[in-house]
Amino acid sequence: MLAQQRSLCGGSKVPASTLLPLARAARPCVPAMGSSPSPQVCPKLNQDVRRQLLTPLRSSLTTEHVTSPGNGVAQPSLHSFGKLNVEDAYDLERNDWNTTSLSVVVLGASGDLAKKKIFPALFALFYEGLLPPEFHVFGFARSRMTDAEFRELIASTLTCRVSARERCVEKQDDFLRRCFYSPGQYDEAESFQDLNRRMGEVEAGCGKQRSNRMFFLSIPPNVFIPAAGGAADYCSTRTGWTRVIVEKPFGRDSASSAALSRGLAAHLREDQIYRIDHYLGKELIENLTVLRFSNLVFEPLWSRQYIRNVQIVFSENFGTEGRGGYFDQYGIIRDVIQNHLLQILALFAMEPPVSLAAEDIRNEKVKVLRSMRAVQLDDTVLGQYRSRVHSGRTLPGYRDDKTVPEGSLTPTFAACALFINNARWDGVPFLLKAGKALHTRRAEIRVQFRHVPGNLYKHKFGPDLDSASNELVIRIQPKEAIYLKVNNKVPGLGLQLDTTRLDLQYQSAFQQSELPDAYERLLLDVVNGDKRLFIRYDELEAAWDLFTPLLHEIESRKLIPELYPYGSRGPVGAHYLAAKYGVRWGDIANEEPEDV
Ligand SMILES: NC(=O)C1=CN([C@@H]2O[C@H](COP(=O)(O)OP(=O)(O)OC[C@H]3O[C@@H](n4cnc5c(N)ncnc54)[C@H](OP(=O)(O)O)[C@@H]3O)[C@@H](O)[C@H]2O)C=CC1
Ligand SMILES: O=C1O[C@H](COP(=O)(O)O)[C@@H](O)[C@H](O)[C@H]1O
Repeated sequence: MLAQQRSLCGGSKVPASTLLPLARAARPCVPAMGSSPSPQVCPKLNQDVRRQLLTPLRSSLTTEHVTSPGNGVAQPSLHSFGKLNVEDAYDLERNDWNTTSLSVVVLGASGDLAKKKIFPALFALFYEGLLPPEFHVFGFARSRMTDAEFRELIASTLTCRVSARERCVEKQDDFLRRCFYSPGQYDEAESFQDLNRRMGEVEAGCGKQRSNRMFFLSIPPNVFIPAAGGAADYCSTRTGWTRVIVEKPFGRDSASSAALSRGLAAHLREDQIYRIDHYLGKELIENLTVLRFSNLVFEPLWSRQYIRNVQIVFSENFGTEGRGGYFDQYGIIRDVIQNHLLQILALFAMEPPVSLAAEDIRNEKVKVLRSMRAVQLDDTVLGQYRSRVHSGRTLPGYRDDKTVPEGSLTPTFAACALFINNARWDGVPFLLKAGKALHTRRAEIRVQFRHVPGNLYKHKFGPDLDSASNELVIRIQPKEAIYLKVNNKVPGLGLQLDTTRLDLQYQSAFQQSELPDAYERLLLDVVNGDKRLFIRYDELEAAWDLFTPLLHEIESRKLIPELYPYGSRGPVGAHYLAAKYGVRWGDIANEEPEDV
């Protein structure tokens, strides 16, 4: 087996007899798991070991290391190495792929997310040459599978993102050869010891002195903590960094989220935890700060002085099909609004950060969240889709889903108005709306500007000046675009005005038939230790504080959601909510063809 693995790994061969003393020397003092690092008590590594094992290079330190460790967030990852001198710990955090291998472990490897997103994203990164030469994937789940079966499972999920890519099949074969499977229970020490052994064998076969390990918890929330514990306690690398990606849901409310955070903190330090929100990895969201902070025409307008309201809208033209069991325990507020849409809001509304460093950005986002008042029930509309016959086809209602409990009151649609109580946004409604089984699949940010004071052409617009005000639309998906609605003279004699678009359509402007998937960007960020697009524990806490009272009220009062037909635009109540704040939803105009 080892010989076969060696032949898989192209790098230089360092025998295990060389690696063991290095690893031992690199662990001069072993702390209790989860204990905080105290660099002063540890001697620096022996210089010979340093030379062989570590290459000092301060310039590649990630931002988390240069911020003060006093805030409990920005400590270097000493966990897997024991109590090290800070300098040594910094070295171990770097990626030097000449000396280091990378192992990505997918816990829940048999599941939907792994197949749909994680394996294809890893392959895309591998295809583009963005992963190190010594890179391996380990699947872990309860299902029993051989390596060969696991490779078959992965093969069925892989595509070449852009058709007819060069040497795609060859690359797929190369990728599959790097995949290994280790079955086990999420709460069983021996299972993780087996996994660790397997990883050790494969890594040793690569001939690299060090190994970095990245775990993706792609499992249901009831096993998050035991699985994180198993991974951290039994599978942490001793010669590099160990990072753990956690998928939502991060709890159901403030208390359960805090319990989850405590559970994770018992095994991992905050800087090892990457809480993923895949909306932050979408191209247009990544571009949001570029658009605002590097264009003079936008940044000065980004306040209550010029912006009347902001709308963040998510709609899907399909129901919970198959995911009703999960969805019913959470509902649309927890599934989409409290995380994806609120994250977009925070990024949109934050003050300019000191720099683009992760902690600077996250500091500003958390300030926005903490400046908001908790969402009020009066400012919320709930809906649930019902069945509808469309073109002779019966589209099932939410409660027709076999996995949904009978008589469920879980909302599949919600709209709410939020306010940021700071100088920049005082009084500006931020309207968030999300729904399943609506008329279209779309996610966008709409910024409606105030009307022009003393507009010389006022008489051309009729009494509703707001309807002729500028609107900036950032379409996150599909057909990514940024367009600004402006008033313009219709060409010709006479003076007729019309609203038209300054239009940036990504597909035509950038001639890329497909953009990288959010998971590609985010996985690569984890490899690079970049936490800009991941949720910090205090952001999460602030996000739950905003929604927990509302969620408890909805549930304790057993509020009945307004029914809306599958494929419609959602409950009428959403329009009353907007009207309460003098707003009209921007997405009601038929700007794009409907696509039910
Ligand atoms: N699927 C999606 O589109 C999205 C998922 N997520 C989140 O990602 C995580 C994974 O999602 P997804 O892949 O859909 O989940 P799955 O329900 O497909 O579960 C993943 C794997 O976990 C194991 N598993 C399932 N149920 C249990 C259980 N009750 N106890 C122990 N193990 C179980 C199964 O593997 P085995 O039985 O082999 O151990 C399964 O293959 C979840 O936290 C989910 O909320 C987030 C965003 C989108
Ligand atoms: O997190 C989730 O997101 C998906 C929508 O993601 P997208 O990238 O396809 O827009 C949503 O369907 C799911 O309910 C939710 O859990």
